[in-house]
Amino acid sequence: MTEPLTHPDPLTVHVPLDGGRAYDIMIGRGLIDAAGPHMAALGARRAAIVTDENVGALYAGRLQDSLGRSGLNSGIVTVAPGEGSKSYAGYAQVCDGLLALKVERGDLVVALGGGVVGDLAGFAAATLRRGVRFVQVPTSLLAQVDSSVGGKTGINAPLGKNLIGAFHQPRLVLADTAAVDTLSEREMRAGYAEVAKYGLIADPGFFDWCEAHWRGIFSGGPERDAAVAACCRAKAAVVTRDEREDGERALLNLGHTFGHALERLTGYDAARLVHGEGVAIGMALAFRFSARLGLCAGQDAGRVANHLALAGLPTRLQAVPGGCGDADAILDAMAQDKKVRDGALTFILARGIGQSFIAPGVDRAEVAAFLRDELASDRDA
Ligand SMILES: NC(=O)c1ccc[n+]([C@@H]2O[C@H](COP(=O)([O-])OP(=O)(O)OC[C@H]3O[C@@H](n4cnc5c(N)ncnc54)[C@H](O)[C@@H]3O)[C@@H](O)[C@H]2O)c1
Ligand SMILES: O=C(O)C(=O)C[C@@H](O)[C@H](O)[C@H](O)COP(=O)(O)O
Ligand SMILES: [Zn+2]
Repeated sequence: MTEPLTHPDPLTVHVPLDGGRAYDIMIGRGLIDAAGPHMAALGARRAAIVTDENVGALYAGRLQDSLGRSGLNSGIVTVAPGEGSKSYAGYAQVCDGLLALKVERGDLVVALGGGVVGDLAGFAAATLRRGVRFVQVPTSLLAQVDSSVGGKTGINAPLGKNLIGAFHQPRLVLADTAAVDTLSEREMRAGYAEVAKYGLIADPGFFDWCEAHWRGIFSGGPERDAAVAACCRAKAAVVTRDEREDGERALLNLGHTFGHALERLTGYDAARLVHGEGVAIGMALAFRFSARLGLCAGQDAGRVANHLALAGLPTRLQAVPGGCGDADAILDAMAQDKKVRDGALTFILARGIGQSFIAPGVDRAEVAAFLRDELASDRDA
């Protein structure tokens, strides 16, 4: 990366979508306390904050104070923390809560929290009164580098991850990188998996930089703001070219075909596996599968797994607490992937670090044999 690491003012990444759907992502320390004027500039007079119990206790009062200073009245809907809230029941709770607050079409729904709150509040906003504007105030590393940008909103179904949802772009993203200071070490690591993903997809220089600077991202040095900005720039560029995943946006799914299956097989239970951990295992598998197919060097697959492991992330199926079933169970779960076409799996594979590509029509038998060998080698490891 060539940009300076420190910035006196928030960095802004613009997402230049057509049709009135363009928006800014502002990145910097202290943006929650400074949120009021930015949201007031959207022309709303009232806001409804959706948050979870952990984040709400830490930041909802400060956000409400800031909005109040800019003349915005706000109410709060609070859900339980964790993936379990991204469910039919969680969706009903948020919609009913927003309706109880009498949220109108001219109001703003504000998602204050990690990716769970962002996806859930965004989906509620997409559907409440057939569409209310929403703002993302992401507080986890994962939400700042990935989920708050791009407009994928939704909930999980018992049969699979994010199977119910809508594209609904936020009007503004305010990523207060100081808020990440209170994140647990485990959730920091999980978010870091999505950071590394951007290097692995298409930017080998960024992956080199991550290998050298990942500790600064965790500790809250200037590297954190730089990494959030780099990921948001990369995601914004892809989303601008392919908003609804007709093509290249699928690259952002690197590691997710495996990862989402593991999340389903562990019952969306954060005590066992969180999204970023599933993605880390999935990316390591995608690279090892690519190497097995002769597409990429085994050295690259090793380098990916080593770096993720150094950052404290799992890279093998055996690392899933309580196990994840056999190859057939994993294949069955992957059959619900949204990239499936005519019943055939699509994977994001790699020719090397930063050289990922979309591979449709992957042979089920090849995947099954790979998974069986992975499970067997895990047992020996
Ligand atoms: N829409 C997208 O494009 C997209 C992209 C990536 C991931 N996702 C989704 O995002 C979700 C994962 O998001 P996540 O990793 O942020 O999980 P999360 O929202 O569950 O947050 C992780 C945990 O950290 C807590 N937390 C969040 N911010 C905190 C802070 N500043 N201080 C202290 N605690 C804090 C939360 O309460 C929660 O317990 C998954 O559902 C995944 O599918 C969506
Ligand atoms: O924004 C995207 O596109 C992504 O794929 C980003 C992923 O990190 C994210 O987990 C997303 O929710 C997965 O999308 P899905 O369509 O596979 O549910
Ligand atoms: Zn993801």
